[in-house]
Amino acid sequence: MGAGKTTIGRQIAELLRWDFIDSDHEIEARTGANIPWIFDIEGETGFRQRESMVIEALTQRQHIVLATGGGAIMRAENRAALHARGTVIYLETPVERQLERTARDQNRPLLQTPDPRAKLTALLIERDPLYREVAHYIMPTERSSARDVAFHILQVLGLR
Ligand SMILES: Nc1ncnc2c1ncn2[C@@H]1O[C@H](COP(=O)(O)OP(=O)(O)OP(=O)(O)O)[C@@H](O)[C@H]1O
Ligand SMILES: O=C(O)C1=C[C@@H](O)[C@@H](O)[C@H](O)C1
Ligand SMILES: [Mg+2]
Repeated sequence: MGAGKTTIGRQIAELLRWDFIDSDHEIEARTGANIPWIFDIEGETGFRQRESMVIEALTQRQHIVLATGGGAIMRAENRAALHARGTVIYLETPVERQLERTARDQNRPLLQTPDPRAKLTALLIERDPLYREVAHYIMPTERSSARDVAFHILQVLGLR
């Protein structure tokens, strides 16, 4: 959360003139409800089921940039679909930056806790090995603007 998947993904898609799709937005559009509402009514398990269905469908498409939700990595079926069908980039971001970038936003149910720092730290410990396992490239986002990270990714992929 707050790594820049949505921001950087959209910029890469614009530069390539590919479609940009954010799996969180796609889930909201298909469900007709926002993410906090889905978490409230169906719990995280219900949200994860919707997320897997959307990732299964979107990873069949070509020439798109797909930004996933930060927790998509938790399911083996998502990891397999993303790695086999796409080029996966892990936007590596320290918790301090995540806290700054998510501070003003109420739309992330997992961060609606008295101690978001502890939550983000626990999630990073759990997820970082999985991000590394699935990623084809690892890109630090701490010291560069979203725009510069987008350009750097295109260079690394040989697309610019
Ligand atoms: N490299 C960067 N430097 C500074 N700010 C950034 C950078 N990348 C993203 N941001 C800012 O951080 C905020 C969160 O970014 P964004 O919503 O793209 O993250 P995300 O990875 O999609 O998060 P989530 O998993 O919650 O969907 C945005 O306001 C964005 O402009
Ligand atoms: O890190 C997570 O588990 C999440 C990140 C968001 O993108 C959303 O997918 C949702 O809020 C869960
Ligand atoms: Mg996002």
